[in-house]
Amino acid sequence: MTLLSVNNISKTYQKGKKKAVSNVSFEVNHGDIVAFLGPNGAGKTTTLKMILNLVSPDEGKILFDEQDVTNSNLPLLKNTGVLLEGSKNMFWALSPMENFVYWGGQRGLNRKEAEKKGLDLLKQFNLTDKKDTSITKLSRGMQQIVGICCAMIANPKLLILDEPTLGLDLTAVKIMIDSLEMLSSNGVGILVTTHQLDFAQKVANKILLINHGQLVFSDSVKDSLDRLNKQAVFEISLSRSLNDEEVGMAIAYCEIVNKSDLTYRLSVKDQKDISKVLKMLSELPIVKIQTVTRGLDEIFKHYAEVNDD
Ligand SMILES: Nc1ncnc2c1ncn2[C@@H]1O[C@H](COP(=O)(O)OP(=O)(O)OP(=O)(O)O)[C@@H](O)[C@H]1O
Repeated sequence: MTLLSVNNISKTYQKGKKKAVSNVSFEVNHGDIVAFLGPNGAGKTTTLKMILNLVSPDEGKILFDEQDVTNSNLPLLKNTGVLLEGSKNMFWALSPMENFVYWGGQRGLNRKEAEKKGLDLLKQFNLTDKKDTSITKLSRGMQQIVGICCAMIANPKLLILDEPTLGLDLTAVKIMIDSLEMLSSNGVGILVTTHQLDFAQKVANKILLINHGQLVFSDSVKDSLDRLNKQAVFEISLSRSLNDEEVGMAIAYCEIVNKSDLTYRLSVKDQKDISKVLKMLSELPIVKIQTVTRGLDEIFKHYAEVNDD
């Protein structure tokens, strides 16, 4: 069921200048983890700010639980946990627990409830011993974790996280993935921006890719990876370079990329030619061969970098 529906939103910061976000539409359903990807300056934060009404869209409509929240976002804010860039959703002079009590209170939790939930969250991230330390005295990664805990404090229906993995070590990222998966299995919708494609691939069920303010790709992670990996790709290392005749044969059936001196990547153009490709490979002076499983980075490269040409 649709939790958040973003319909054709656009934003230009200064009159006459290029649009920061142009006609972006997407949905976040209950239980979705949607990874919002794009190069620096693509328009991710602006889109999140429009959803939160921190920046008003020039055009378009935002629905939360089927209610129009484009210009009056109280229903959305009441039910949404937010982590903005740089953990701005906290009082830095206060401790994690004091922040939990404040932010929990804003979302209807009493002190006891907020303290209990806050302690549970800190425990998950192995940060209980910092519960009374002022945020300014925590490391960058710890601050980020406390910011994420503040966003999760009052059992939100929707969680909006802007680059939550920034500054986190691998253990903290793993704990966060587990926490997000648990929230998602409880029906929470999650919209998360990230530059870490391996994180996105692990945690998200949908991806959105924005470039130059426009949504250039939107699909389920599983379907897009299945489609991508239908095409067999081999990486071969040879004891000598391919000669012209061998290159001619290879390009008849494969897209070929020279990765380094003696290493080539061959992507089979048509799966029905696979036996011909295997025969051709068997006749080459191969030192090493491996099949390549492609990930979100290939999709990102295609839509984010190719479009920059
Ligand atoms: N307050 C602002 N005033 C004017 N222009 C802005 C403002 N905020 C963002 N922009 C411009 O809007 C465009 C989109 O920026 P935005 O911060 O939304 O990108 P982003 O995808 O979040 O980037 P990053 O990954 O670097 O955080 C950029 O060209 C940026 O320079």
